[in-house]
Amino acid sequence: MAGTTRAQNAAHAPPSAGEVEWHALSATDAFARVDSVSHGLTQAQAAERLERFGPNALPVKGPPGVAVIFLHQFLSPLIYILLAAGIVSLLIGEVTDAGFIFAVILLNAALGTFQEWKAEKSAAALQSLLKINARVRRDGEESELTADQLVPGDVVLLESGNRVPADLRLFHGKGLAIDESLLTGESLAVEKTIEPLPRHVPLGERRNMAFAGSTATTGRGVGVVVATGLQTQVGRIAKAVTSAAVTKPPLVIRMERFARQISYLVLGFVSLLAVAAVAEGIPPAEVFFMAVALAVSAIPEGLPVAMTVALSIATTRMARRHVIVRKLTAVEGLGSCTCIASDKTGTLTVNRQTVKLLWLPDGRSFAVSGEGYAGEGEVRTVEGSPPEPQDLEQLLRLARAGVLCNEGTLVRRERGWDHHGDAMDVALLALACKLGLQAERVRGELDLIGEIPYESELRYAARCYRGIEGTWVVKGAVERVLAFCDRMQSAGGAVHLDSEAVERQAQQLAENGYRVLAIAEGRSAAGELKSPLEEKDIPALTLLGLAAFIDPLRPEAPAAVATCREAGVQVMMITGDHPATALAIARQLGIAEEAGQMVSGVDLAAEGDPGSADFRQRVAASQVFARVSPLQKLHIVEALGEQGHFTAVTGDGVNDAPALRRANIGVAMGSGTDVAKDTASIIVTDDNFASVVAGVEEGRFAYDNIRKVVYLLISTGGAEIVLFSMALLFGLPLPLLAVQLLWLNLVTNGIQDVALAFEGGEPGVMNRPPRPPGEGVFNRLMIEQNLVSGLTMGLLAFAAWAWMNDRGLPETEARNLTLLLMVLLENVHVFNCRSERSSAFRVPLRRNRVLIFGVAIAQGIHILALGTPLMQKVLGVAPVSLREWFTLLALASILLVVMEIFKRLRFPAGGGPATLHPREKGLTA
Ligand SMILES: Nc1ncnc2c1ncn2[C@@H]1O[C@H](COP(=O)(O)OP(=O)(O)OP(=O)(O)O)[C@@H](O)[C@H]1O
Ligand SMILES: [Cu+]
Repeated sequence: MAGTTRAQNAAHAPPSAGEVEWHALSATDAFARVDSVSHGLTQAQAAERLERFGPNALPVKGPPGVAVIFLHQFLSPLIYILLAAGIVSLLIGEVTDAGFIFAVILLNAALGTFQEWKAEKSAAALQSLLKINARVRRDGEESELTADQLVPGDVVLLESGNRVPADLRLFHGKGLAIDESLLTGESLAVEKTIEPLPRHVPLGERRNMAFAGSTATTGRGVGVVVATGLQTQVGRIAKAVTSAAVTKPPLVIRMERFARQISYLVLGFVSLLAVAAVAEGIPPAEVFFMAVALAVSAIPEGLPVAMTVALSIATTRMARRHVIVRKLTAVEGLGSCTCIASDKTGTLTVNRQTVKLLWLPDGRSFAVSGEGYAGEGEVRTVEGSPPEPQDLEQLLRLARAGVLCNEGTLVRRERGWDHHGDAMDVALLALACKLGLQAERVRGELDLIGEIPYESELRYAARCYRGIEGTWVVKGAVERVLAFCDRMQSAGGAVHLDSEAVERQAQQLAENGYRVLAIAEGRSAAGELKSPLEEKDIPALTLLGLAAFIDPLRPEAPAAVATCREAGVQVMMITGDHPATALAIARQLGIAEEAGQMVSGVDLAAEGDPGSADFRQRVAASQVFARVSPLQKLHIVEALGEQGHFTAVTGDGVNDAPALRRANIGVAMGSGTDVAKDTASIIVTDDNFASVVAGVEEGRFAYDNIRKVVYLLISTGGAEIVLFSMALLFGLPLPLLAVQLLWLNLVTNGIQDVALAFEGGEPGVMNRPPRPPGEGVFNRLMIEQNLVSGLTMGLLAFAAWAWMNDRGLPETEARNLTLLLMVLLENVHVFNCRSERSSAFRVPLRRNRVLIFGVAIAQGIHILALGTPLMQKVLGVAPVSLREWFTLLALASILLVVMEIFKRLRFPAGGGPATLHPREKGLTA
């Protein structure tokens, strides 16, 4: 809020003296002031200015420093308990105990700090992958730069969906409108002009300026950079912009709450035990320390750190698979999503359009050879002969219109073809090249007066050139273009339009999976035109023909769709394309089979109100949504949510933002607009549907790992409670000293629980349905496995304790052995926890090398302690014989057997294939 008010104040404050009022200058004067020209700076100038003005970036508040993270470790009730215990020990003169407690606190804090600091660092590294790009003109050539490279004087090109990278004085614009809400609080996009304005207009009305941080919502524009970095308007308001607010993901919050609840429960229970112990005549001081230690044992204090580690590992793994996580929530979210609503073009297909067929209105079709964005290939009749001269003339006219109504570029370089712009546009340029037309020559002959640039909700683009009369060229979706036409071109000249024949042809092409564009031209007297063109300025047009494009499927897409099906994740396609094209592609992908699973935007609108039952039913019954508007996309996503779906929705356009925001997980495409990326919680850098599915898999891995850590911590804590309760119940002495319990929990388990978070993914996660969206970590399986393993561990340790007492072993010796048994039990139990379903023997050791290392260290440190005089004194331990060690290990292995039996009974079919995950195969190589 504070930001907004300050922004508004700034908007109304008069410009301070001495500041250049860029909006009041003419474009020419503005260029003079920044010493630049409309075809841009030279590279040398830019380099020199970058040196002088510094990078175009605002200072970002970095991740918290190590000291802050370290201090944070002490803000937990657990630490308070321990500190209290340490202080009490000091007061009653137990200096060694106190020293030990403080050492453990420090060690624990150091471990936690290290893990959290590492997680912060990798998160910061990921954020830096999300830099925004800007299109600039330098040395007269257009190229893409990261926004921080911009300097005053650079010429920047804007199009709908771009974030404005610096403050610009606009000098060229076509229907450009900019959302400046970030700066002015005004949510309506501002239409931009290029004329100079009076000096005293407020910021929000400087309509010939584009300010850094705002976003272009429609149109195109070109401007010259007048301020960068801290000199920009946003830079002056906010001296330090925090990077994407780091809020804790809900899972972490839930876990913290869960840990707190368990803590209270444990405290209550431990108090009861303490009362019982005192009643049995154990000295109160001893009982106090035992109670503290027991509380520490049973509270899953390692959980938050282990979770942070698990989530951070997941984001790193996802990044390797082209999924960049912007909001940590998305990690668990992706794993639990029950449906993915995907775009078609570019996500399921490669968006490498190629014109394959041309159709002329007098009924003839021509095949175009050659693949991809290269002007190499030929146009022939479908029978394979070269076109007749009169056909060729018509084809050339069609191709020429495709070149004129075009924003792309395609140039031959020494090494291959360079292209830029919309895929459809580039494909039309390639087509022209195949027919021997030179795009630059064609464009150079005529003078562009104005255009209606392509926006996906318009579904067409129009341009008007100055010729003898106004020459219009229009291309777009067949139904849109036909609405402007009254005639069609044939060999003998223009004839009356037979729109039925054209539509029939278009439908047939679409059913074969082609994307179809209609191309038309027309004339209007040039004098009447004002610069910003509108739809009503378009005169009656003559249809020149149809172009049919093929956009190959992504080779990985069908398999990814099949994976989703196995994983119980529904896949839906939401596209602006023609229904027949959409259905044909959906069939090839295995998303839908029959026409009944497809619904068009028009049909959907006929179902009535988006909140109505009819509408929702129709959405539920459909897999493919074609020719839908961005608003309908939002309504579809809402309907899915209301049906209890947990949806991941992909998008790339300016207008996808509301749907992405409404989705449980908004997925933006790496090549998408800045607007989409800003609202999404995940960005898929390679635009690939298969990567979204990979993200789902990684999300499930992460969630599984968190469950495993919970399992380990709760069951071992539970075991200690069982051991102590049994001892008290049978009137035996306390089985472990307070310091021993602390050692067990903060050293043995403290090392192991974090190591468990490194567990690699288990194959088979994509063979089971997603967990129900409402289900917490503590489902039935979790409760059962904790009960069984906690009881087994506790009873084994108690049996040993009771037997040793019975045999009259000295208490210290018996404690020493019981402690070692507990350490061994925990070592063994980690292997049980590595998989909730499949046998511990089926989980390859190399899937988690950190864990093997962790277990070895935990056991090694203990052995070391047994032999060190200082630790012997503090912990009350002594070395054991090899025979004793092996006997205890054998005893501990019973736990392994019990849990193997439990898993076998619980999952008779086994926990999935014993085969390695594809990535693990690579690990051995
Ligand atoms: N560059 C263009 N010029 C004119 N018309 C176009 C252009 N690109 C696409 N169209 C028309 O607009 C329709 C919608 O295309 P658009 O690219 O918006 O689909 P989309 O919704 O982005 O696709 P998807 O959702 O599958 O990614 C197309 O079917 C086509 O008829
Ligand atoms: Cu769905």
